[in-house]
Amino acid sequence: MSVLVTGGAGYIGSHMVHALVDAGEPVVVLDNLSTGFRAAVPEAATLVTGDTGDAALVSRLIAEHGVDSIIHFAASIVVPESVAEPLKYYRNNTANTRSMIQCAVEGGVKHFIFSSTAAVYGNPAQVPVAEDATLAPMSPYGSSKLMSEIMLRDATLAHGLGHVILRYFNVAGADPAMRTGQSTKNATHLIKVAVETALGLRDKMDVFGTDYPTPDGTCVRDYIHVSDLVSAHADALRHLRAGGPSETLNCGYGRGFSVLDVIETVKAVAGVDFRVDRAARRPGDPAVIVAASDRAREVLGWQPRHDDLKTIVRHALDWQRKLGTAPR
Ligand SMILES: NC(=O)c1ccc[n+]([C@@H]2O[C@H](COP(=O)([O-])OP(=O)(O)OC[C@H]3O[C@@H](n4cnc5c(N)ncnc54)[C@H](O)[C@@H]3O)[C@@H](O)[C@H]2O)c1
Ligand SMILES: O=c1ccn([C@@H]2O[C@H](COP(=O)(O)OP(=O)(O)O[C@H]3O[C@H](CO)[C@H](O)[C@H](O)[C@H]3O)[C@@H](O)[C@H]2O)c(=O)[nH]1
Repeated sequence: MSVLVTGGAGYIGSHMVHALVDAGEPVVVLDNLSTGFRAAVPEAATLVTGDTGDAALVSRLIAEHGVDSIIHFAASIVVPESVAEPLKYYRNNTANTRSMIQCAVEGGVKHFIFSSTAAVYGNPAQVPVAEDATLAPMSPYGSSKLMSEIMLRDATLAHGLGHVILRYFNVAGADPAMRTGQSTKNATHLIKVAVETALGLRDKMDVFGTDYPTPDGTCVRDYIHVSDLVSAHADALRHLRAGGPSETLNCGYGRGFSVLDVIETVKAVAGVDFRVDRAARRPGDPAVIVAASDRAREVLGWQPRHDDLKTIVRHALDWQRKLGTAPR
């Protein structure tokens, strides 16, 4: 039996593929390489270049590879782009996930693990935010993921497809063995941007908003190491295979850092100073979002190992150095 990983050539998916290969699992990756990289997929996995919306291809892969589990990462992920081009997000995230779920049901797949996001909560009334908090996404990206969650729950009730929905908080860092990392072009994520600035790939960076109701006026987020996020997926797969019920779980550590905390940490770990400008708020950014993280630990037995901002930043820096840096 194989695991089908969609988006396995991307940032988080490639870490998952390495972990599955390490565990001796046969892996098929489906990726259209729109933002992913062929080289991110280890040779021991089968890479099929194609689209999650291609139902005939997905059904063939499920049958030919005896797929019993799908881990569905493939998506469009840039929040401001989703505001400008919502229909792209409802097609690639919502419609293509609907098609993936249908192929899974028709192909007899037993387990489905879905990449959701803290963006489904919008601006939470209370932090840490628990899984049963009000869901009020503030962008088409968040809505596209919430709609996928709803379809998956309904399909489970009707067709018995076991699922775990993981709501990721802010994912960062890289494989400690430096086999893969975040290679995204024109990245917008804070730690990636700060690391690129520290290494001279950008002249400066902006802090979006310094007047939030937080201790230093900048937004607070729960940054989770990508390897810990991946281990939650491995735990989720084990949970489903052992007959555990379908679940929706946050993936964060339960503590927050401000934008300025992160930038100071990048400067300290890199040992360089760089230019940081104050800028206007970025539309749609919640002030504070931190996970209530106890359920993933209780339900899955998840045990994070890299809950340390300096470690996350060091791994992100090491990966960026490996990718290449500009002369300073
Ligand atoms: N990075 C984060 O902080 C974060 C936070 C919350 C949730 N997520 C979710 O995690 C998942 C992975 O995100 P990532 O950061 O690794 O992004 P990424 O862009 O690096 O990876 C996405 C991968 O999916 C592929 N892809 C996109 N559309 C496809 C399609 N239609 N068919 C086949 N392949 C397709 C891309 O080529 C890429 O390899 C996404 O579902 C995203 O919404 C990410
Ligand atoms: O150059 C930058 C980049 C980011 N930020 C700020 O840093 C914080 C974190 O921003 P990111 O773009 O790194 O992450 P987000 O919190 O906006 O969003 C991320 O986490 C969300 C869940 O919380 C979603 O899953 C989304 O897909 C994912 O990009 C925000 O306050 C943002 O305004 C800056 O100040 N300057």
